[in-house]
Amino acid sequence: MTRTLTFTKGHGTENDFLLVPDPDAELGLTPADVIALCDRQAGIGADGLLLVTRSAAHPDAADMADEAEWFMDYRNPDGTTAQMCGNGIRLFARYLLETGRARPGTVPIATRSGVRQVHIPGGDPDGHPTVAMGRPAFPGPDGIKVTANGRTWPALHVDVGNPHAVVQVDDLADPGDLRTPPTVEPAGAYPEGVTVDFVTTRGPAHLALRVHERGAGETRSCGTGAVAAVAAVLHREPGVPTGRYTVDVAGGSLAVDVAPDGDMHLSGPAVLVATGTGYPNRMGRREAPQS
Ligand SMILES: N[C@@H](CCC[C@H](N)C(=O)O)C(=O)O
Repeated sequence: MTRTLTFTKGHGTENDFLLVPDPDAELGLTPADVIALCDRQAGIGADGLLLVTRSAAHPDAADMADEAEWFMDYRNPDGTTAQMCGNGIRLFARYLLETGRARPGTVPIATRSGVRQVHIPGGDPDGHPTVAMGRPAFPGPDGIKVTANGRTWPALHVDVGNPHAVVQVDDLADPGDLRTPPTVEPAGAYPEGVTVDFVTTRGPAHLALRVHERGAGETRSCGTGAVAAVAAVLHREPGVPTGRYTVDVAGGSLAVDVAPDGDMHLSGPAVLVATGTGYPNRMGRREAPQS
């Protein structure tokens, strides 16, 4: 039997996602299905898959159902789950608005790191949604090191709902080809894996970022990475001005607004580009080359 699902494809600064409506949490997508759907050659292709599920219907979100009707059930393209996604949740809000599941204004969305408030402007499909990211945490330990292509840097553990190791580099080319994943030491610092953010300074309140995402590899943008990068600057240089930071990524620019108390908001484009029907059991199959 051919299984089908409806999907919408979209992106935030070219961090691209599949949104799959699953209101009653009954699709039962396996990690293998997610890997196949996100495969760029033998599937549809994406940096992540967002199941659009009613909080009340999902065991990971039922306790948030009173606060947030919808749960972003985030899956990495390697089939694992993640707690949060700064670009994904802004796109998720755009999807809720454009499919009539939410109204313009502030929409609470449940995630595996709690309920996040996303502000989505009405009447402008190009308007930038903004997510309240709260205050980043710095859980340590000290002495984290990241190595990429033979070079090693000190890193800071920043938790923005999901885990990040932030590295300050002189030039974004310094880490080299990130198809070879960076290694992070000590090995026990991130028992569930980590996203590595390579950050350089372009001017006052202006950063640029390359990201090797946990469960995905190098991507063209990462919203939580942008917030973690700004948090690392403020942690390293207490007293630097708060206000708006611009974070350039390969796929565009994100804005991170820092309140005097350290609360952060992330804004940027979130664009829906296509809707279609997928056939998950035909995807991800690779024939051995004929000799
Ligand atoms: N692209 C994201 C982060 C997605 C989750 C990440 N791969 C993880 O495993 O934590 C963003 O925009 O924040």
